[in-house]
Amino acid sequence: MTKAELFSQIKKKSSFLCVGLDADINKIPKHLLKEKDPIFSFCKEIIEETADFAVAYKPNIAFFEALGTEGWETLQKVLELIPKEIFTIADAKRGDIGNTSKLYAKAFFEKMDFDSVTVAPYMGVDSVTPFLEFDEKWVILLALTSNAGSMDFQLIKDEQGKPLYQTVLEKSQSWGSDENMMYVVGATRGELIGEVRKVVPDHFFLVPGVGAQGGSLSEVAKYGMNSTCGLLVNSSRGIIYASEGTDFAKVARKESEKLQIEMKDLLEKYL
Ligand SMILES: O=c1ccn([C@@H]2O[C@H](COP(=O)(O)O)[C@@H](O)[C@H]2O)c(=O)[nH]1
Repeated sequence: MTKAELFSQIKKKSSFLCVGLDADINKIPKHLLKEKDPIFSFCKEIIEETADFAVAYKPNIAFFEALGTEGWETLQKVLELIPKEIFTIADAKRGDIGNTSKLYAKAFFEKMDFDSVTVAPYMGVDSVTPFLEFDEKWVILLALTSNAGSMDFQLIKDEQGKPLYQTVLEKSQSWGSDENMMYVVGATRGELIGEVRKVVPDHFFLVPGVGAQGGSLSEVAKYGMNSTCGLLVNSSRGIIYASEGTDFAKVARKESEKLQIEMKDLLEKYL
């Protein structure tokens, strides 16, 4: 998918919502466990009920690969369910020496037809560029993550006082462009989102951390929105586990609609 197509979906749906498919066999409603493929049935109902409000889906690969071969098959079936106009993110956090990264890229972009994959920047240029060699596919590079441990490395300052995440942003801009690279920026980072935006004014951010992690959607928009929106805000548990009952998909619909309504207002305010 191109950046223009993504922006067009955002405008059409008045939404920059990414629904996270963190489909945990131990958390899905119990009545689904009698199904042949409970994770597939769960994701199917979630997608059917939230697709009106979502511009992206982000299956977190861990939840599927933890189930072994069957999990990979389920992931493929789930991916095929997602309407073509909706952006797909393989949240796999890959990255290795060049020839290995090349095969990770093939796995997510050729064997499976994801639009994007999350990649860790720690191993540098040759670990990231193999993912950038595919037309209309995206790398989403970890920059400033939402977790507490992000302080261990990402916020460490060099002698000039520049934090490491900023070096990642600056250096990686020569690897790709705002047409094939996005950055992960946690919603829990408040004003720092504005600092990231100063370094990369035109790139999209994938922003996890609203909902279960407590990040503020209005702060994300205030500090992060740009002229093409520039934001895909993810919520996983806050939507998909909002109810444990047989009404889980309907409740997920309500939760995603609530976020979409807030997003509509924010788009009107800042775009
Ligand atoms: O910095 C990061 C990067 C990735 N994630 C992932 O996003 C979702 C968040 O789930 P919630 O239930 O909405 O908290 C999950 O898949 C994480 O692995 C992140 O949280 N922070």
